[in-house]
Amino acid sequence: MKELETMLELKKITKMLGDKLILRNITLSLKEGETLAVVGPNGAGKSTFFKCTVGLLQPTGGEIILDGEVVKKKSAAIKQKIGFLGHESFLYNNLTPLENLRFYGKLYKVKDIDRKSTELLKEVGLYLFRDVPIRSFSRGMMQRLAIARVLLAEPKILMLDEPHTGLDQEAVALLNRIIKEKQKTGTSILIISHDFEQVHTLADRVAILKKGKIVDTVQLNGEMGLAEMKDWYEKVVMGA
Ligand SMILES: Nc1ncnc2c1ncn2[C@@H]1O[C@H](COP(=O)(O)OP(=O)(O)OP(=O)(O)O)[C@@H](O)[C@H]1O
Repeated sequence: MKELETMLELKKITKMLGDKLILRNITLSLKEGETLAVVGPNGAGKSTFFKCTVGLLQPTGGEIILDGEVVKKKSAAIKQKIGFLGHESFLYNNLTPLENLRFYGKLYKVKDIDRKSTELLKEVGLYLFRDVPIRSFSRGMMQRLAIARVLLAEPKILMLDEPHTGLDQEAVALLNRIIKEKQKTGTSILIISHDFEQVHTLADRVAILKKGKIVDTVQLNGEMGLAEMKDWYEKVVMGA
């Protein structure tokens, strides 16, 4: 069998914020087609880790290699290959869903923007609202549009920071369906989450971040049950 390629590699990443060491020597890799979830207690450094990985923050030390290329902050390589969904939506309130997608489509040099935008708006259930300025949208509707924006450029890697937060049951199911479709096409996915149920449903491997360090990882492979995964987490977080 062909060895799967490493899509993303973090080598000894550290991050200082002020005089605090927030990330300590993080070494982690994400393979082609793999879904990795990073979980951990509040304040462990998950969002900081996410921002460093997607290029919103420059790590203090270490190296990030994406699809064979060393990543620099805000490098064009990241923008093209990673679709990331963070806490900010990066959407424009005065624009409609269609206008927002066109804007990003141009920025990312997407081909056939109008057709793709229309398809995506249908997929996330916003087609009827395609010409309404989004300022009046609910949080869940914004998140749906943010998901469509992320998918527009057909990224090789998806990075999702707490993607299920604020979504209703229907939108959670929709997001999971989209993630599972992307998994089938070989997209690599990194999810930061507090939601064990979603992590268990979606991830192949889970890593625990505690006090800025990856303290343990486990392979789920459909063999570890949810309760067993929670036990593992509790043991590692209380014990380590
Ligand atoms: N700009 C900053 N300057 C100094 N410290 C910061 C800054 N931003 C975050 N921190 C600290 O970094 C640590 C990690 O924060 P981070 O938001 O990455 O954690 P998290 O694991 O995402 O937490 P949560 O689960 O609560 O979202 C926290 O102790 C926080 O107080």
